[in-house]
Parts: sequence; C-alpha cells; structure tokens
Amino acid sequence: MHCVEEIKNGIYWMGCNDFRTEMFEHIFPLPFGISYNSYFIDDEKTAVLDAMDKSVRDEFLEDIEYLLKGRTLDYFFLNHMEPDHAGSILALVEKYPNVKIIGQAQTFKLFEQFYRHPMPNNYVAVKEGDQIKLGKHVIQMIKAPMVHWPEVMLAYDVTDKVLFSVDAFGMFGTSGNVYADQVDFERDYMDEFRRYYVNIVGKYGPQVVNVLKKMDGLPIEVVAPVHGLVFRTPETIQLIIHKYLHWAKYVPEQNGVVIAFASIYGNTERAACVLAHKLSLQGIRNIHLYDVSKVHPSFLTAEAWKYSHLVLAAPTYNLNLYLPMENFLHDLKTLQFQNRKIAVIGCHSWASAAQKTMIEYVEKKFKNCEVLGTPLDIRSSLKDEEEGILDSMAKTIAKSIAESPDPDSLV
Ligand SMILES: Cc1cc2nc3c(=O)[nH]c(=O)nc-3n(C[C@H](O)[C@H](O)[C@H](O)COP(=O)(O)O)c2cc1C
Repeated sequence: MHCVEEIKNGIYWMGCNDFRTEMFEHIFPLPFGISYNSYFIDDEKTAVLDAMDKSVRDEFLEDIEYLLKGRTLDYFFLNHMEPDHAGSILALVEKYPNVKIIGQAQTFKLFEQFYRHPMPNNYVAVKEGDQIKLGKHVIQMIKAPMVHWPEVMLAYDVTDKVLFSVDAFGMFGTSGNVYADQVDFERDYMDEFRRYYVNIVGKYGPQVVNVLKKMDGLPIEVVAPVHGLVFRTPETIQLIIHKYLHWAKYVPEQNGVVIAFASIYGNTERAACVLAHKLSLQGIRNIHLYDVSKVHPSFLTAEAWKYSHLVLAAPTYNLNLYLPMENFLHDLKTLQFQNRKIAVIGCHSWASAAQKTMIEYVEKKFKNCEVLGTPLDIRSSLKDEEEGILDSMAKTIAKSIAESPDPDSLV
C-alpha cells in the first residue's frame, strides 16, 4: 500500500497519520492525532526531504520504495534532527546505503548524539544559500535556527517555488485531505494550527520573524510543512503568514477576554463567572472561561496568544499559588508571552499568596505586560456588598478593550 500524491511537477507528498500517540513530545495531548509529512522529488537524481517518526517507519519506507520504482535514493535532506522527523533515518540508510545525507555540520553532530552511528561517507555539509541540483529541480537551503531547533534548515525548490518549511506552518491534528484549500481550514484546523505554533515555536518569535522576512523575498507557490496540511493557494498562504506575523510579534489576533480560573471549593470560580457576565453586559464579545485544573495548559497558552486580554483568578494553596495556575503561568513565561493587559483575582482564607504570585508573573516574569485595574483578593468568598469590585473590574477591562488598537494595525 502507499499514500502519496504529486503536489508539483515531480514533487510528491508522502503522509502518515498517527492516531496512536497520546501526547506529542509526551506533553501535548493529541485529541485529533498528529500527522507526519515527508517529500519525494523524482528527477535525474532522486531525493527525500525529511523522514518520519519511527512509529510510521514501515509506511514511510514503503512509500519511498513505491515512488522510486526500482531506482535508488540519491539524496536525503536532513532538515531537522528531531526524532519525529529523523527516527526512520537509520532504516533509510540501511536500505539505501549510498544515499547522500544533506545537512549542516551541526545537524550531523546531533545525528551522532542521538543515533550513535556516524556515517561520514554519507554526509554532504551545506550552509545558508547552498544549492543542490537534482536535475530540473534545484534545492536552495535556508537556515531557520530555533524554528524549532538550532539546526533547522528549510529547503526551497527554486524551480517550482515550493518551500519545504519543516516545523514552520505545521499543526497538531490529522486530515483526510492533503491541502488546506480542500477543508475549511480556519473553522476546523486553525485552533490546532495555533496550538502547535504557540507551544512548539511560540518562544522563538524573533527567529520566526526572521524566517518570514526571508520568505518575503521569495516567490512561493506551495508551503509544505512536516506536520499537517499543505498550502498551495495564495489565500491559504497569505492566511498562515498573516497569523504567523501576529503570533511571532506577540500581537493578539482579536480583542476578547480569556478568563483562566482555578478553584478548590467554587468561590473563585463563581467570581470568575460573575465577572464574565458583567463583561458581557458591558458589550464585550469573545469572553472565554477556562478551568485551568481541567484544560491542558497547551490549549490555554494558545487562547492567551489569540486574545487581547487575560484574567487570572486562583486561590492560595499551602502558602503558594494553586499549582495548575502556577503551571499555566510558568508555561506562558517560558514561551515568552508578552504585550498583554491582565486582571488578577486571588482568593484565600487565612494567609494570602496567590494574588501576589500572579502579580509577580505579570509584572516581573512576563514581558511588556501590566496588571489591569486594582487586583482583587477575595477572603474565602465574595460577599454581595463587595460585588461592586467586580463591576469596576469589568468596566476597567471594557475600557481597556475599547482603547485597544486594531490588532491588525500592529503587524
Ligand atoms: C490544601 C489546602 C491548602 C490551603 N492553603 C491555604 C493557605 O496557605 N492560605 C490560605 O489563606 N488559604 C489556604 N487554603 C484555603 C483556600 O485558599 C481558601 O479557602 C480559598 O478561599 C478557596 O477558594 P475556592 O473556593 O475558590 O476554592 C487552602 C486550602 C486547601 C484545601
């Protein structure tokens, strides 16, 4: 069996969906699975760009054999050493021992660290701008450090204007289709596309901006990532570049409020829900409530990236911030979350710590973020006569949203 499709003259997509892996990198839940793409070029010389995870190694080798039609494999482009794209390389080299492996010196070093199997006779070291001629197809190397590892190199088919973008423009999830224009991408895939970006490369905004600058100078007709759908129409390519510009510059996509709350007994939750309704009465659209104890942080960080405003509400727990909230905020800090206004609600019964810790994250650990309005620290439960505090908070947030510039004007 095989699962391949020609995406441009002599360039083939090979795709495997993986519904068995529960968590990507053993940390990110995969409710819709994950897919691995690899690409084959049929020319005077044959080439494979990127390998696949070892969980789909047999299918990967089967597709290559089918496309080679009895020929041998001349080149393998090792664009990224991470095992979900390199896990099948040893098997590939065992099958095609004379294959030339294209990569950077740094890539080969990582290869040997992981696989303890030096193959210096197979290596062809390349640098930024080098071109490999396969025949009609000429492949140009474009460095993309930290998108999402230091050795990442994109490959650009100069002849057919295809950008093999490695993890850039990848996504969580799977599809029965190959191209983004064959599905309702914005409606059905954007959330997993965003969650992938934020959690996998979100920390490296400046490096992503550099890649986008390099792309700006290239005519691109197809963007072919290693996970998810392929982009071949000007509309879908423009859409993903537009989204990446927002995300990489830490500019929200739209105005709205994410209320991330934690609660042991329900009092902080109640305050969060009442605040949400007060915001709604203020005419605010797109208010999203999330219980951080129930929703994996990878979904929460993606939502925080999407919207302009954030509310954090959590109780004190053993003289600390309640752990699921701490996890979420730690994640945001690690991902270099920035440029947001954030309201804070703490809750405690005898010795407060949560409110102070959340304020510290906003003011000291996040970049260019500020606490919005007067933070609240509930004593066990909010009394009826204190509800006015939530009214003021809702008004402050609504005013801030009204005064926020159109996010599109910032990219
Ligand atoms: C294991 C445990 C530890 C707690 N530690 C503290 C604490 O250190 N300081 C404090 O003021 N309250 C502490 N609390 C109490 C809660 O923070 C407090 O009752 C709060 O109002 C609960 O809000 P909630 O109803 O939203 O869960 C603790 C509660 C539990 C279950």
